[in-house]
Amino acid sequence: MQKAPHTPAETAATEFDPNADRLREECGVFGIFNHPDAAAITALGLHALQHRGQEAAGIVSFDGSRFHSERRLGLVGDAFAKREVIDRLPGTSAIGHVRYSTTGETILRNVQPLFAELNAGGFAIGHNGNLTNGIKLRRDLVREGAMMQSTTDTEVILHLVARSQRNQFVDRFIEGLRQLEGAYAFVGLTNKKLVGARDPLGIRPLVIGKLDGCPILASETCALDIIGATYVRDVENGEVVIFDEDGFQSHKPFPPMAARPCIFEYIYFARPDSIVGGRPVYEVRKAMGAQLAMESPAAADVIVPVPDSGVPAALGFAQESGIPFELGIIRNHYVGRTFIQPTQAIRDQGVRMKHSANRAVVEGKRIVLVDDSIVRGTTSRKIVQMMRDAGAKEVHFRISSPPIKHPDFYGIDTPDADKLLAATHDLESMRQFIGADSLAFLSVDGIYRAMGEPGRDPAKPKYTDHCFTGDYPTPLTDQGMQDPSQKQLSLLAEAI
Ligand SMILES: O=P(O)(O)OC[C@H]1O[C@H](OP(=O)(O)OP(=O)(O)O)[C@H](O)[C@@H]1O
Ligand SMILES: NC(=O)CC[C@H](N)C(=O)O
Ligand SMILES: [Mg+2]
Repeated sequence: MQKAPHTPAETAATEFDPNADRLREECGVFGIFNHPDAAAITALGLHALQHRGQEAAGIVSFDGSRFHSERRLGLVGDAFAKREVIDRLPGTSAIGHVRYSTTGETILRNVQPLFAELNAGGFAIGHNGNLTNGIKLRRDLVREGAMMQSTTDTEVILHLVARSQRNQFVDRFIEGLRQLEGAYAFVGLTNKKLVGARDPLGIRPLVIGKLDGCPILASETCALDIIGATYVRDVENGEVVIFDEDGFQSHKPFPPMAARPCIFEYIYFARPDSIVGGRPVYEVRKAMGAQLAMESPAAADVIVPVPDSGVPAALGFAQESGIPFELGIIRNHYVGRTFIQPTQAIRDQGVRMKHSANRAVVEGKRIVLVDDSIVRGTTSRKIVQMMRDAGAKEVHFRISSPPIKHPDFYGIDTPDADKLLAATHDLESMRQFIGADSLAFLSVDGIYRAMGEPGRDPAKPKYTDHCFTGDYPTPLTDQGMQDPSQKQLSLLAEAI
């Protein structure tokens, strides 16, 4: 879903953002129960999940009688590096969140974890994903008198839990979950419990870990590795897990259905050192590159990855094709997303601020550029030109995923369909647009083969792959709303 421009500062940042054409990250969640350093460990876990969202970060802790909340716009390191901030988060249980917004602006009141006072006590929640009926639920709740404090889809779960007439917290939470459509990996904290939940299809990831005998929940295993925690297992699709003084409970409140995790976690989002659904992301990306080399080989002298996320696929392509792998593009790691460039001419140089040609590798060579995805295609177009300017003789582009033809509504911030290059161009016109000598994408079956399947079974696809196939696995209730005013989330215009 394309975000509306936010505050004036955010609007300017987006307008001049050299990365504005890419897929946006999602969110990351973390939680720990019964550990003396709960907040500090949560900050470290969030630091490892920073790639999932850079807009904002927050931690809520519980000290046995009160909850404590610190939420900031910006990066985890900027918000939580100082001892005094961690000292303001006392207690032995905590949850945390890094945000890239999908519903609701980048403003402080939308920074998670969200917290609410319920009649049974406090409840904090962090959400990765996006509800496809969040706007409808919100409208219904507001009609019934709910006073919304944020503009995120996430807040509706707090209201649904608050309104439930059930006695036990877990029953109230489950009653709330039953009303949600779309994607969610939740971590929640009450005065007694650490709670986790994945939507019935398990679209977004969530794992259970353990540190010094204390349970942990995290979006990815890289958040366990940073603190020396061990991986226990994934939270299953449609599973609700509860950790408290009495131990562990697992609930399966939904009719059983086959999991359909999001394929994009493997292609692009997850960190390559994470194990997602039992598979090392790095190995999967290499397998996608190798599959691509089998499907669409190219006669060339060097294989050049588009850093960072294209690197493992390019390695796989190089190993399969036997063509040498070389770093023909060097990435500058100090380009901020919000770097504001004053003129259109300088803005057009955007990609060069991030990527530079390594002439020594490229000059006079036939090169194959390998990247994981094309969104609007502007980055790829500039990189092809950069390679030609650096003296490349031929530039072939290979993409280790199929063309992205359909927008995402499950936690990835993709542009609207009319801005997706593959939604408006066929293969040849895409090739012409990016200016490559040849262009090829991995097939949909090829993605499944890289995942160890014989191909995509259209009757029972194993992954959420709507970006390529248009097969959305949940209802898209909010998309059906005809009147755009019904999508307005707040009347208040506010600064950061
Ligand atoms: O359609 P395009 O404009 O070519 O955009 C697609 C690019 O965006 C993503 O990379 P990102 O900018 O996230 O960089 P990273 O690989 O360093 O994470 C993706 O991996 C492609 O490289
Ligand atoms: N990217 C995400 O997972 C976003 C979570 C939630 N929908 C929000 O906008 O805050
Ligand atoms: Mg990339």
